Amino acid sequence: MANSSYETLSFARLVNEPWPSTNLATSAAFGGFLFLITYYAYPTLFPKKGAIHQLGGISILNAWSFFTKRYDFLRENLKKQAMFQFWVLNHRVVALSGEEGRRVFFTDKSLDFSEGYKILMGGAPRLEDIKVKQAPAEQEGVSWFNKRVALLLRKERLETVLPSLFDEIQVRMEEWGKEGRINPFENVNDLVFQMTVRMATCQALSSDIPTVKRLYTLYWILEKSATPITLLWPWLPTPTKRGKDKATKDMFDLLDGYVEMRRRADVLGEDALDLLIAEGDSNKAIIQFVMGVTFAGVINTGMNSCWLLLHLAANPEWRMKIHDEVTSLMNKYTDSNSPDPLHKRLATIPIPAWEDDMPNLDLAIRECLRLTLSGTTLRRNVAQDLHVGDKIIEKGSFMAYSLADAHLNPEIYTNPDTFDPFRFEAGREEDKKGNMSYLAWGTGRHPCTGMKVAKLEIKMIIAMFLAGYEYQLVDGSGRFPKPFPKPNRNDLQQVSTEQSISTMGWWARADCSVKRRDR
Ligand code: HEM
Repeated sequence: MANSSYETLSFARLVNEPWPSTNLATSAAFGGFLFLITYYAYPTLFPKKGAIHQLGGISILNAWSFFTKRYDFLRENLKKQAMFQFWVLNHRVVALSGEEGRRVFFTDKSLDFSEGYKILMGGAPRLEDIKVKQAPAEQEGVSWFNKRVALLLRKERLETVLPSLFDEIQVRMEEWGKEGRINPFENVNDLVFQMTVRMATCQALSSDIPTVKRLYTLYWILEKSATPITLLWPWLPTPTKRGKDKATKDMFDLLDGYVEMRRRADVLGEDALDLLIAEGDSNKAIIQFVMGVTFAGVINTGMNSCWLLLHLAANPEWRMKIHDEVTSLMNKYTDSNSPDPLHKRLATIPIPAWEDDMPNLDLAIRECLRLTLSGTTLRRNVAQDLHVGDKIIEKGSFMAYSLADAHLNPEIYTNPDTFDPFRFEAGREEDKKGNMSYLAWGTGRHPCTGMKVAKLEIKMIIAMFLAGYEYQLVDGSGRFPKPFPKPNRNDLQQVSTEQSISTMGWWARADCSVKRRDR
């Protein structure tokens, strides 16, 4: 009772007695300060209507995980909620999943493709980093780039380039010897790089193998320079950043020399540099384009060629089907008694046959890409606040969508970790379950414009490999690797050096023991 009257009294005093104005102001300021601190430190306590779940924990650690273990980071958090946001320094990043999420991500006009990759991906060199003035704005955009890609992929041009592409693959494969062991993530990547240089520059450069190898070294310096530190603080003069700038400059100078050489040629031909010169493009624009094609193409084409060889080694039925398909095309288009070597015979198969008459290889590539492509696609919302379900993605936010959300989703693909190209055949067509369930070539506003050439290159490599070699997959002790190796999905660059193969690129070592067939 006494307590109660004391409380009543105190309360009455609180209500009735005037507060000294200074105390009031101080308390209000202090209260406001506390509120602001709590509001910004624990925004989850004050959810706004349409607010996206804010990831707890220390924000720099979240950002660090996003750069170092991106696949695990997104997958673990997206298991708990379909959408969440976190901060990469002052950039808000929204990770999203599900059918509605990917529909907005791939189709909404507010989302900018280049902005997303520029800040959160790194890797590809930028000429302004080495104080070379960028090409004019109209020669920077994706649509300018895509027009130039289309120019290189004309059927007549591909037909002209095909024989020299095969000649160069042959030269590089000769380096393996008649019998031995190769590491696909080095040796097959070499082939893809070689082909990319042939497709995107000129024969004078691509046939100069030591220079191509030098370019390849520069390329890997640039790929590996996308470390969390260089991405988070790109202005920091770290050794990696200095190495990146030097490699960019060296690559620029090397390519510039070849562009100049082609400018001095009496007649321009079908080489990529010639076509771009004929279009009136500046050296800077041409070099930017060549670098763009290299960085867009090499990693994906390379890793899928490697993985496909591994899957075919583990799936004799598909290996046989594809081997037969290649042989029957050679028999159809070339003389089977011809003394010509394999690569010359393959070079006479016309482009439409490569594109349309290899249904089994097409299915196997489709399945290999589904299994391998679990990387993160990026965008930035540059226009206005965006609604996804009942959530609002604020203007300025970055967005991240992991392809694994569709490709490794057991509700779409039965046993998603198993290589099973039959899943795309009539009657099953698992990729048609739901919308946008197959994303390996992109979709919506930014489908891959290099698909045609990437597929052709993978097919050429598989044909040369299956028809030219007997091969087995072997582990460190020479036996078929058990369990079958898994990709390290956190490895953004698919590092392919021998030293890192078991630590970064792969859980287990997987070489190919190869023996050249008598021809
Ligand atoms: C196996 C090889 C390849 C795969 C799996 C692949 C996959 C993809 C994917 C998934 C996208 C969409 C990315 C997104 O939405 O964020 C894309 C876009 C793109 N790819 Fe490829 N790609 C490959 C090879 C190439 C090559 C060789 C080139 C260059 C010649 C290339 C040029 C492009 C371009 C320019 C875009 C953006 C198109 C646009 O925004 O309009 N790709 N690719």
